[in-house]
Amino acid sequence: MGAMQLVQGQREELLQALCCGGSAEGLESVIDLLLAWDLLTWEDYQGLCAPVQTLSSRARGLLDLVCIKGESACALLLAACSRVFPEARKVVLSFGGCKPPQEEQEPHPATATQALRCHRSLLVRHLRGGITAALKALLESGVFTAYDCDEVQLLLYTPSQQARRLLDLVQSKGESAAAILLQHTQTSEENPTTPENEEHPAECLLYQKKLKSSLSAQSHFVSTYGGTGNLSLDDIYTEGLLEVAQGSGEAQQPLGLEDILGHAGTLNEEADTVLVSGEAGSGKSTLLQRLLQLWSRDTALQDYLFLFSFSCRRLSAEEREVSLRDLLFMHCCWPDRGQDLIFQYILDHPHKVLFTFDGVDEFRLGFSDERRHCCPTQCAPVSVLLFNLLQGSLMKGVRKVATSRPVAVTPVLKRYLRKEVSLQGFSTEGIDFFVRKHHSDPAVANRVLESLQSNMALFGLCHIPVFCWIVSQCSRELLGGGTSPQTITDIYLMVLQHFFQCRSSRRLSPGLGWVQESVGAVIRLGRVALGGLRSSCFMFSEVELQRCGVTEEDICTGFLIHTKDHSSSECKHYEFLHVTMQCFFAALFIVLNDNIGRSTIQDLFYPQYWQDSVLAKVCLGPCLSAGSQKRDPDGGAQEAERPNLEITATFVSGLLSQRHRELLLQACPAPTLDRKCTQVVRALSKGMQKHFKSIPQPIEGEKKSMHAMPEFIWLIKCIYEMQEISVAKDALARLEVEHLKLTYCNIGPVECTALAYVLQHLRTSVGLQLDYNFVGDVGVEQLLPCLEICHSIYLRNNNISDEGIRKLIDKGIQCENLQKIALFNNKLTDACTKHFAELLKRKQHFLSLRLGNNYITAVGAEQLADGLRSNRSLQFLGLWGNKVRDRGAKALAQALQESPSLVWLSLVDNGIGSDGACALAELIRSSKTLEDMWLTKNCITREGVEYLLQALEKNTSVKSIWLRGNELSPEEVEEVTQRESRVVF
Ligand SMILES: Nc1ncnc2c1ncn2[C@@H]1O[C@H](COP(=O)(O)OP(=O)(O)OP(=O)(O)O)[C@@H](O)[C@H]1O
Repeated sequence: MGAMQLVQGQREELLQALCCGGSAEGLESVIDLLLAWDLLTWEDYQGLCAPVQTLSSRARGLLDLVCIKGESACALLLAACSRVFPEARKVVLSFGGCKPPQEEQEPHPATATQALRCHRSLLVRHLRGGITAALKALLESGVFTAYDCDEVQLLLYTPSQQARRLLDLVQSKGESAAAILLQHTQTSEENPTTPENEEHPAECLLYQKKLKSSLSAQSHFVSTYGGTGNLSLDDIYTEGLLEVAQGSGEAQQPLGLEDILGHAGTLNEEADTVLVSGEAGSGKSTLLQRLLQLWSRDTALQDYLFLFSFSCRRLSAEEREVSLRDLLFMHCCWPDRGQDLIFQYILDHPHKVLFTFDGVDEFRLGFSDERRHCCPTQCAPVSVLLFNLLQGSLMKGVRKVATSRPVAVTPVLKRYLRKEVSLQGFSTEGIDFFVRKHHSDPAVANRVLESLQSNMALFGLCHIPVFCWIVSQCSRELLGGGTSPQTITDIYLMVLQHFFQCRSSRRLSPGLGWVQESVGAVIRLGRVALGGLRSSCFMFSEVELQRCGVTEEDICTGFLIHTKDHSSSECKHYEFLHVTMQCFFAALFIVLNDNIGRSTIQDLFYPQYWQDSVLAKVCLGPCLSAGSQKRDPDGGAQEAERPNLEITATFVSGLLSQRHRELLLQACPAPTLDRKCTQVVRALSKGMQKHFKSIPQPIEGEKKSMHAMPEFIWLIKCIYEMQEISVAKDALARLEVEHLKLTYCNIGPVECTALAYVLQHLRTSVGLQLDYNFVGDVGVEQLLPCLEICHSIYLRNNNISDEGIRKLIDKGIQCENLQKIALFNNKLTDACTKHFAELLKRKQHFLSLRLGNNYITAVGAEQLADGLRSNRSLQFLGLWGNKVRDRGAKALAQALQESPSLVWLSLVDNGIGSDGACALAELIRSSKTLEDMWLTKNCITREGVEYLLQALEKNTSVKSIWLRGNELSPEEVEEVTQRESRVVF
């Protein structure tokens, strides 16, 4: 196919790749090359860069222009794209082998301006790290004016764009300007400045000292331990599981704290914001706190001279318009002297500064990029400053680390992210470590851990640090011999009892009587909690609390803690120990308050009704100040509230469970509880039906499949909290699908427990697709109860190890329906293959096993072969990206020779050479069913291919053997392709 046909045929894909992620970098890098290769004239270039155009219209313009210029121009465009696009973007495109022009290898520009053009890509890369120095050189030599410098350094440009502006301006000024720039780049290459050796003014160092001591003090205690003990962050900090957020296409590697700012997982080099996302209570704030602490002690992030940390909760209480300078100095730390100098230093050295923003999801207004604000000294509403900082319009080059719950990470925000890392709470070892740190008495720690091990649902919950904290905190109740908690509501009821009994100034009655005696305080705190959630308000002034009737004694229960660093007013402020605790009190208020009407629960379960809801008026009206109720006219606040309202609804479902009936009857009459319970059950059922109705009818020949929306998991969790089998059965009664797709849904062990509880009641078997979640070994164990109903289970990329597989297979062997398992990209080693062998021996109707991108070697392949030898049904076997090598390939090939069913075999990228190919040739020779064999990216030579070719002569079933990326010369590839069309390169 000609280059022009390729460009025209892939127009849509090329446009997407050129504008990927909304960044102009891809397109501009391609243009750099096309300029260097003389495909684009200066006029063409200026036409494509006209400032009024959008990114996509520029990309379209480029494609049109290239097509007009003809076949060879299209070939150069493809060559440029192939050079610029990252591998992940290239896989969907074909470049037809187009190559750059020959002379590009050794360009000999005759003049300095020509040199700027020929080496444009290289110069952009070089200059983007040293714009200031280059401008200084040009200014000193009189080539540039101060105006030129300002034009280049417009804050709106990314560093690469600034470099391109600079090159364009120099180019327009002629030969001597170009010569000076080239001279400068040459000297700066020979004598790179080492930023480490930079001298900082004394004022800056003094300010840094003050900043460090203030951060060190702030980060010493974890907020939840503020009033309940004297454990410091050092005592209790436990490493969480941190990974590059999924979707980056890279193999998942665990990250350390400092990797957050490292290169791993970078998607957009031009952006400055790294986002740490994680569910409620997964430890995001604590992680940031640890980063600040380490910086303040000179043990991490020492490349940064200043670190400014912000809580979005505090920022959103700021009602005045402020400048960036106020934000830094007034909200973080005031410099005792040299304010102007320090601020100028910050502006001049953005790479020396780090900002952290905790809880972007708590900001009242959802992230928006509508209002641009670039000026560091001009005042603006805090939201505008924050959003522009995150985008990089303000203080470009300053690195930012922000945290957020995943739901608030909107596509608009994603466009500005350098990378996203996800925090998944504690690992199993982390739970052990945390519990032992929490309990100084090892005997108690052992008993708590034993109790967790004996209750897998609770153990699953403890992967979320905030639940682990509560469980550890309430060890007395946990070990007291009552029923062990199963649900999140159980855990929070436990902490409610614990706090009321331990911290109340009165001695409360033993037994259930504590509820009756505490109900007044619960309602008062609940009113504040719900009012706050409704308006994204998480801090309450003393006056507001008093207006809601909260007493000193209520505060002493310990659920509210003093907000220490709230600087905007003199008045004392309080917040709930954790936002999930605020949700729990809001739920208690909804359940226990007799005056709550029907619409309140409706509002809670049907989010579309939230605006103008009765709930807001009932709870808030009289209590919170106007400022706290400030709302976004476009409904942005509604989005911000959703996650917490969903948690509240989950608690409401749990509280209305029959299991807690006896407890709640102490505080609320039975008819009220009955009425609310019926209403919640109806709402859950309706919510589910809404999902099922949205399932499209299958296209002929395809399975009926449902791709769950995020709300589906939430509804499932609500049903689980109720712990009523009839509700679960009823909710699924009308679900008729063959395939349930739950990929990228942030499913961890907690969600697995709920899913299994509900899905086991499906009436017909399904394929359960859970790829790209955080299931882990504990999640696998939680899923077992619903394995019976699965004909296929897909668990790609889920951090599962051999231990999880052992349990999965033990159960899977007994499950009649199960026919397919996919485990691509987990942590499987040779220790798991004997279990698969057993499964293959025992299940003679098993169809598909996919184990790609794990750590299986020849030893594992041999074990697997043992099972394959006696299996009569397997059709698909995928081992892509393991390391079975020749020995493993031989074992597999021999075992499969007798297979009456094998259709598809993948051994891509397995280090297989010609010996392995020889054995696989025997398989081809004897198989009557095999259609596709994938051997791409191995080390098979022409000799090995010869075995395969000869075997193919004897085989009629095989349709293709894929051999790209083996050790053949282009001539050999050509010759083999001519000889056998079923061999594909
Ligand atoms: N790494 C950790 N080590 C020890 N304890 C932790 C850790 N992470 C969290 N915790 C415990 O869990 C509690 C809640 O964690 P944190 O507030 O950091 O969660 P979060 O993800 O910021 O929650 P949210 O999204 O609801 O604001 C902490 O107060 C602390 O008790």
